[in-house]
Amino acid sequence: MWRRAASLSSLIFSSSQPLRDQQGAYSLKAWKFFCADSSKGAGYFSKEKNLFITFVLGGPGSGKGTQCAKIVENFGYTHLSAGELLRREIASNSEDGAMLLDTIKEGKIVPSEVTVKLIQKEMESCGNCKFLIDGFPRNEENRIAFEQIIGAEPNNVLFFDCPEEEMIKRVLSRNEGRVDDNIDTIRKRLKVFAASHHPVIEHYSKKGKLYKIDAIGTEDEIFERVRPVFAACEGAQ
Ligand SMILES: Nc1ncnc2c1ncn2[C@@H]1O[C@H](COP(=O)(O)OP(=O)(O)O)[C@@H](O)[C@H]1O
Ligand SMILES: O=c1ccn([C@@H]2O[C@H](COP(=O)(O)OP(=O)(O)O)[C@@H](O)[C@H]2O)c(=O)[nH]1
Ligand SMILES: [Mg+2]
Repeated sequence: MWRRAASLSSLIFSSSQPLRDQQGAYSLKAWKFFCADSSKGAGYFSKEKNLFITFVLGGPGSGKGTQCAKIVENFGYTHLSAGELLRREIASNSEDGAMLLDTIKEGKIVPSEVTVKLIQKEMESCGNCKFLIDGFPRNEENRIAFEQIIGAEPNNVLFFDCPEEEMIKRVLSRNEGRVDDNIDTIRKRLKVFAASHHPVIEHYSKKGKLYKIDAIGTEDEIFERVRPVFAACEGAQ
């Protein structure tokens, strides 16, 4: 079942799912308790209850990174962009660099273990327990690898729902010098996205963790659709 985030003033949760905000609030309360208790202790990372994880999903150019920056600013999460971690790995001349660059240029998905290990390294070295994981998992294999290697599931999943033509327009005007921001790669990426994201979305939808956000509008308008998801977790509503 979708959780469609609606406009600013109304309740974002469908009336058939009234418990979600309560569950989110309880989860974060538990997180605060465990973080306060052991955030500096050895092995804190392996204690699943310490983590409060949101996966931020959506097609290329749907606005994931843009909205993550706003969530960080307003709610103090640590933002981990899987694509950014891969680009950093390429720039560091790692032995996987050539394979990663080729995969990204082709718009394909990097082997799960590589991406999950990069995410894990960042999570382990970060004092924060609240993570936005942006652009991951991109397929079921990614999802399963994360849950096995990290030993945790996301608390929430945001899905930015954006029409293809809008995604193409945004990517082509992104202007960040990315090797994949060209029409050939974007077309390939959209095919990969269409073929691989549904099972992930369905999985979290069935678990009642999915928030589907309409990604059309100004950046601020979209953030007002996102804000209540996090405000509910903070118990601020
Ligand atoms: N709501 C929006 N309306 C128009 N352009 C946007 C919007 N949100 C983001 N953008 C722009 O679209 C491009 C892609 O956004 P980005 O956040 O990088 O998307 P993603 O991480 O999903 O690929 C960026 O140039 C960004 O400034
Ligand atoms: O978990 C991930 C995240 C990214 N990528 C690769 O990195 C590219 C860029 O991803 P990013 O999330 O930065 O792109 P965005 O969706 O933000 O445009 C993707 O097309 C993939 O080739 C990947 O293989 N696995
Ligand atoms: Mg991005």
